[in-house]
Amino acid sequence: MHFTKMHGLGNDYLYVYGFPVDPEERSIKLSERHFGAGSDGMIYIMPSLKADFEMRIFNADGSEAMMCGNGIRCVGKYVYDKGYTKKKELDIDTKSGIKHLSLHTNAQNKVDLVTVDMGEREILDPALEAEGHTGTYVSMGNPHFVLFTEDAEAAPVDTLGPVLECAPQFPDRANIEFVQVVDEHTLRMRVWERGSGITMACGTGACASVAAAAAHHLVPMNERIEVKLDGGSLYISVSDSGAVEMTGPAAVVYEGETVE
Ligand SMILES: N[C@H](CCC[C@H](N)C(=O)O)C(=O)O
Repeated sequence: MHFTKMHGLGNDYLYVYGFPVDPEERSIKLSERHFGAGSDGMIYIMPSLKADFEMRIFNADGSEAMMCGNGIRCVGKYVYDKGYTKKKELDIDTKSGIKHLSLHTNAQNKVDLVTVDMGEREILDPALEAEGHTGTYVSMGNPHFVLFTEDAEAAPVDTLGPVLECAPQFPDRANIEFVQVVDEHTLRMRVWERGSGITMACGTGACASVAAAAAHHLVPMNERIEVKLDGGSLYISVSDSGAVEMTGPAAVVYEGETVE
């Protein structure tokens, strides 16, 4: 099977055009960083009758997610750079609905930056208690539990993250974000992702973090907020109606071929 290794700020996936009979097992096997190709999961791109393309994402543990912010930016780069489309305004069908992409290209006419209309955030609970911690429960199509902290660098991401991921309050588990408000236009965020563990960046998690911060009046609505992740920065705004827009990079690392 041919795949393209891509990443959004180090949140890396294997991208395949088509869809296999065994997506869960394949993601578990190929995401493994020693016995496999190594990635945070796999993303499949397919033709669509409802949009320009369809994408489906599987985490490293084989679970399918409703949406992937870093992943959808790479999907935009994949289909444009590989010539599946000449359009720079694209609609991608995902498990959480159709998202609109605006592709930005460099001097070589390769996509380097993508703006995504992520749809509306949903604040499921502004103050939910789980495992003794109170956080903001947010949906970006996928579930997020956002904890605010004075020092994100000191946050217990690797110990508290997996406990909260599987807390009983989250019937489908959850992505866990640890967020420090640097100033009213800047957040620092570290993440424990559902089904993948600590990642270098989480697009939907960054959106959920800005949505939670805006809901608690820690950052302004309708203005661009920088979210500093381990792998770099995303730029996100949340409107008064809850519509979320995200801008960030997309990159190719290598083309690969599995032996079976
Ligand atoms: N782990 C997430 C899916 C990947 C989301 C993240 N990588 C992003 O960029 O949004 C979940 O199970 O909901």
